[in-house]
Amino acid sequence: MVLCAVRQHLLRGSRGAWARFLQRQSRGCVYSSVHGFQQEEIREKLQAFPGGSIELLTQESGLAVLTINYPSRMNAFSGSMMVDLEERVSQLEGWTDGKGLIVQGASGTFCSGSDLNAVRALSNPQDGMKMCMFMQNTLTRLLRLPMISVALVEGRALGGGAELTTACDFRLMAPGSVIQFVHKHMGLVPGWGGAARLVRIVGSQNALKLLGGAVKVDPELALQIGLAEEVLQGEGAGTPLQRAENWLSVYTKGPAPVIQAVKKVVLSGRELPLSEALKTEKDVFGTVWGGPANMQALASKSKHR
Ligand SMILES: CCCC(=O)SCCNC(=O)CCNC(=O)[C@H](O)C(C)(C)COP(=O)(O)OP(=O)(O)OC[C@H]1O[C@@H](n2cnc3c(N)ncnc32)[C@H](O)[C@@H]1OP(=O)(O)O
Repeated sequence: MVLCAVRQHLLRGSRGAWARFLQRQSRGCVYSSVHGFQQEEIREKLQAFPGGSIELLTQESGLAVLTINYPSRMNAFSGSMMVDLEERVSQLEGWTDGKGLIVQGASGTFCSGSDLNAVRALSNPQDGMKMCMFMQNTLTRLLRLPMISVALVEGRALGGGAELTTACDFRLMAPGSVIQFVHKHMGLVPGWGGAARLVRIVGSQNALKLLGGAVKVDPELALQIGLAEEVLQGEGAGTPLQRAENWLSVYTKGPAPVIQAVKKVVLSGRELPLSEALKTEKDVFGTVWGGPANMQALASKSKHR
């Protein structure tokens, strides 16, 4: 009883703490009206460039699969797909049973970046920056989802597609696949947050090489510099998606509140100054301490031999 009351108290505190964490991180977004960003205005502009879709499949197991689906354009992002992605991320934010997410492209290739037809039509710097803010907000929220995310890279991840892979916690690559920040060849730099995230994943030296050289990163190089976690080898061991699901299931085994808490403490450690991360960790700890999984483990006197 006492433990339950304490837990309720901590839970209330924790909800506040998590809300505070998100508030500090602008509710998971980087830009708001304070920065002159009008979400509805840019949504309307983006919707004027239709084509393709972003599909979300949630499973009872707590795993979801997000598919970038525009095969006739090598899964390039049309304007309406950018809006779709934002809506799917909102759905995932409200999915209380979620533990893991796989982001993939349809028809055996990941994503060839932004749709060059839309890019041409939005080529003035103001519109370009608004699109950029919209995508940065969405990809930041994707990375901050309280579930463990994996980009399953088959075929090519180019430009914005390469940036999208960095908005996941892990990258798994199929043999023969390529991640390439082709921006320099387009007279650009990443704008969807891909450079900032890449530096954190592979370090600034490697990031400089990948962006400066528009290097074609194959699975071997990706493993070597820590961009990819694993190469999904093995004919006959299921489809790449099944192999990615198997890989992820090792880390998502267990009750949703515990897996979500794992992601939250790592996320706050990654994003906050140490003293703030420690406070958030204490608050998240309060949500699982004395919780059902904790009580069950104590009752079963589980050993970890
Ligand atoms: C901040 C964001 C920055 C960015 O993302 S900028 C965009 C970066 N991406 C690119 O420049 C990719 C350009 N595309 C390519 O290099 C090649 O199409 C690619 C992906 C290597 C595939 O080459 P192939 O296998 O030879 O196939 P293909 O060229 O015939 O392409 C098949 C159809 O897909 C289309 N496509 C591919 N990437 C696209 C894109 N990003 N935007 C719009 N359409 C795109 C391509 O035009 C072709 O269509 P169609 O059959 O000619 O009607």
